[in-house]
Order: sequence, then C-alpha cells, then structure tokens
Amino acid sequence: WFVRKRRSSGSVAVLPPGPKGLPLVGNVFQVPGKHMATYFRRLCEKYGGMVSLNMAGSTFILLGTMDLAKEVMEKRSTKFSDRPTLPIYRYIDPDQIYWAFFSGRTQFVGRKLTGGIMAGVRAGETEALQHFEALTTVNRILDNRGRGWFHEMERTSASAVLSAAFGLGCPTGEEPELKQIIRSLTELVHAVTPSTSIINMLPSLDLLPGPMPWRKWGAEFRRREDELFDKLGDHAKASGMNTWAASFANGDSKSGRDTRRLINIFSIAAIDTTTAQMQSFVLACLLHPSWIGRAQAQIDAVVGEDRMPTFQDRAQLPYVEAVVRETLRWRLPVRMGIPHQSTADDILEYKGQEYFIPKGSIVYAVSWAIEHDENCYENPEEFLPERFLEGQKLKSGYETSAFGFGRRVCPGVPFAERSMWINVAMILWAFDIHKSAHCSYGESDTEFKGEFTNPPLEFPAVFAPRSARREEKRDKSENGAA
Ligand code: HEM
Repeated sequence: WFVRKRRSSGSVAVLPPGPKGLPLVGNVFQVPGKHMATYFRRLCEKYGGMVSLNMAGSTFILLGTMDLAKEVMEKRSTKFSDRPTLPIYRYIDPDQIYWAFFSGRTQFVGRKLTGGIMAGVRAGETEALQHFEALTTVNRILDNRGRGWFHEMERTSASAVLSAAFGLGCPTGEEPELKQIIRSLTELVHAVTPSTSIINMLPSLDLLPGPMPWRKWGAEFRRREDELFDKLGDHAKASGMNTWAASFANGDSKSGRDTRRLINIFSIAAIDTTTAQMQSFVLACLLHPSWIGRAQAQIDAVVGEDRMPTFQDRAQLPYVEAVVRETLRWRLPVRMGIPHQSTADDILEYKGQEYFIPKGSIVYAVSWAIEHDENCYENPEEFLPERFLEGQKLKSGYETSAFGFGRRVCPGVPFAERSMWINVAMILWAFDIHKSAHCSYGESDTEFKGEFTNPPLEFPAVFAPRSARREEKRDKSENGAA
C-alpha cells in the first residue's frame, strides 16, 4: 500500500493520502454501494483535495478541485484519457459499441462523427425540434395540471434525442420505442454502477463456468438493445431525413467498419443526464424559490405575455443561462464523472508535496466536490443563479466539471445546453412552481437515486399557470426557432 516512487533527484513521491484499509482488500468495504459520489466528496474534503484508495490492489485517485482535475485530465491528457473496464462490460457490450466505456478505434471514430454532428447543432440545426419538444412539454404539463411532470422530463429529453438521432418524435410518451429505451437505460445505469453488479465487486466470480446470472442477463440485454436500435435505424432510413443515425451509417466507410451501432451510446448517454438535470431544476424551484421572481421579471421584460421564449431571445436572457449553469452546479447528474484510467506512471506536485500516480490508476474528477468547493463558491449548497452574473451580464470565464474533461469531455454539450435552456425558459415563462401541500422533499442523499447518474427520486410539484393569457397563448406559439 505504501507505493513510493524515487525520482532521479533522490526525492520520494508517495500516493496521495487516503483512509487506512484492510490487508489485501484495502478500502473495498468502506466504499458504499450507493451514493459513492458523496463518500468521495467527503474524502476529498477531509484529505484536502486529492485522495487515493486501494481497491483490492487497484488504485483509485480522487480529484476534488477544478485545478487538480484540469491539471491531470486536460494538461496531462496523453496519459489520463483511457477508460477502466468493468467485468460486466464484457457481457453487455461485447463489440464495444459503448465507446464511452472504451478507448481505441471505436472511441476515435465515434468522436470524429460526433464532431461533425455537433457542428450542425452549434449552427442551430436542431433548435427547431428542441423548441418543439419544450413547447410540447409546457402543453402537456398544462393539460395534465402538473400530474406526471416528473416523467414528462424523461419524455421530452428522450424525444428530443430520438427526433435528432432517428427522426422519431415521441409526443405521447406511450411510444413503445421510448418505453424500451428508458427500460434499457435504467438497466444499464444500474449495471454499470461499479458496486451494483456482483462481478464488478468480485471479478474472480467470473471464472465460474456456465450460465451465470450476469452472463444470461448481459446476453439478453444485448439482444434486446440490438433489436431496438435496428428498428430505430430502419426508421431513420425510411424517414429519409438528415438524422444523426444517417451520419453514423455513412461514417468511416473507408475502413469498411460498421459505424452504425455507435449511435447507440450517443443517444442513450443523452437521455438520462438531461432528464436528471431538468428534474433537479424543478427541485431547485421548490427548495430555493427566492430567485424565481428575478428570472421571470427578465423573461417578461424581453418576451412579454403574448408569445413564448425562443432561441432568438437567448442573448437577451442571461438570467436563464445562469439558472441552467447553477442547476448544473447545484445537483449535477453525473456526480463523480465517468472515470479515466492512466496509461503511464506520473508524478504530480500538489500543495508542496510530490504525489505518485501509478500507471493503471482509475481517476475520478469528483464533480460533486468540485462544484461545491467553498474556495470557489460561497454558500455552495444554496441555489443562487446570481453567482454566474455580473450585474445584468453573464460573468466571463465560465467553467464546469459537469461534462467531464479533456479528450473524453462530453461530446453532447451543445445539444444538452440547448435542451436545458429552452425548457427552463419556457417553463419559467408559463408557470409558477411550488411544493405541493404534502410534499416534504428535502436535499439529503436519501432523496436521490445515488447510482451512476443521480436524479432526484420522484416527487410531486404544483405547476400553476402564471396567467390566463399565457395559458391561452401557449399552444398557439409559433415555432420561433424555425
Ligand atoms: C446534462 C446533460 C449531460 C451531462 C451532465 C453529461 C455528462 C457527461 C460526462 C460527465 C461525461 C464523461 C466525460 C469524461 O469522461 O471526462 C460524458 C460523456 C459522454 N456524453 Fe454526456 N452528458 C450530457 C449530455 C449528453 C448528450 C446530450 C449527449 C449526446 C447527444 C452525450 C453523449 C456523451 C458521450 C457519447 C460520452 C462519452 C464520450 C467519450 O467517452 O469519449 N451526453 N457526458
């Protein structure tokens, strides 16, 4: 456990500090099955930003400040951009179509294709459909008087992605493809949370021969997902539209490699995260409502009552932008990021001490600590959009850890931020959101799912239309992005 590296200068670098573990297994039994991010954050706070854990021989390095995460994952990205594999991946993704979990050729091709797609998103190509989805959400919440709003966030996030990726909008939430994709996602997120699958914790169990439950489940999961994505791909082809699936299907044809399937991870990575973010936005309205009046005053001044916000208003609505940023900071969906793995030994100087990071270390940029670092954010538990504003303008130099770092940074950022912006703008324009009479929802971890992505657990909320005029105007709103 006392790994040290002697430098040519004669000085000795040691592993970053961390809790004492047991012989052989190290800290394995100290890391909780759920809410790992909270445990990691506590360690980062206790040990001063950088922590190491011994997980039965493999080293976990936790980075709990923005500077550390940028130094390791951005400045040293040549050594820190691999992904650790979990034993369960072998069964759920034998062909490595989930490039988010692997490195090498699939990741390279995936990112190249995504670069082209996101250039289109930045140029506004998807704004019309994102506008339409947000408008549908407002209408559905109004029609249902707020009932089912929680799952509406799932519908709108999934429908926006399925429209862009496959030309398949899901306006009712009852579409079988939407239900299948959400079921798939729930199973996947559960399986890839390091502590929830038995062979992730005890890989030697995988030496047992025969039809073990994880093998049976993995094969069945893959079969179902392939069938679903084949169906979605066929739909995209038949639509003749300029979909993301079409770009993936045509991509990298020189090598003859099948790139069609890479769309799988690209679309599912988009849904759970954006859903969690929208649900946390509503939670912020319930638990920390003091800012809402200021946001609505700006929207009212720019947009008025006679039409709904559109992407064309974005530059005039910095407060909405600040709300999106604060939601991403306050309750981010992927609280401990997706880990990177190092491919070479390294030495890092931090607070006057040299620390050794051995090759093969599994490195977490713990966003849950980074975004609540008291040295960067005053009262980090409060929801205060103003922290991103300077007077009426957005502060310059915005940075967030919510989308990860370096070569693995989330490629979907332009799409994600547009979806969040238009939904937040329209919901604030249309509704006053309150706690329902019997809702005692709080902020503790018990109110969150605590897995790989970390949405709040379902809770009721009251969506009161702000005026009869808005209610009347909502479904007559023109598609302002077109
Ligand atoms: C609020 C929304 C989102 C959040 C918070 C989020 C967060 C993240 C994070 C933390 C990572 C890991 C980055 C790293 O390893 O350093 C990631 C990777 C990824 N995200 Fe997102 N994401 C969001 C939306 C999206 C969307 C909309 C898409 C696609 C349209 C997407 C596609 C992906 C893919 C494919 C990866 C894997 C990249 C790789 O390994 O090279 N995400 N995301």
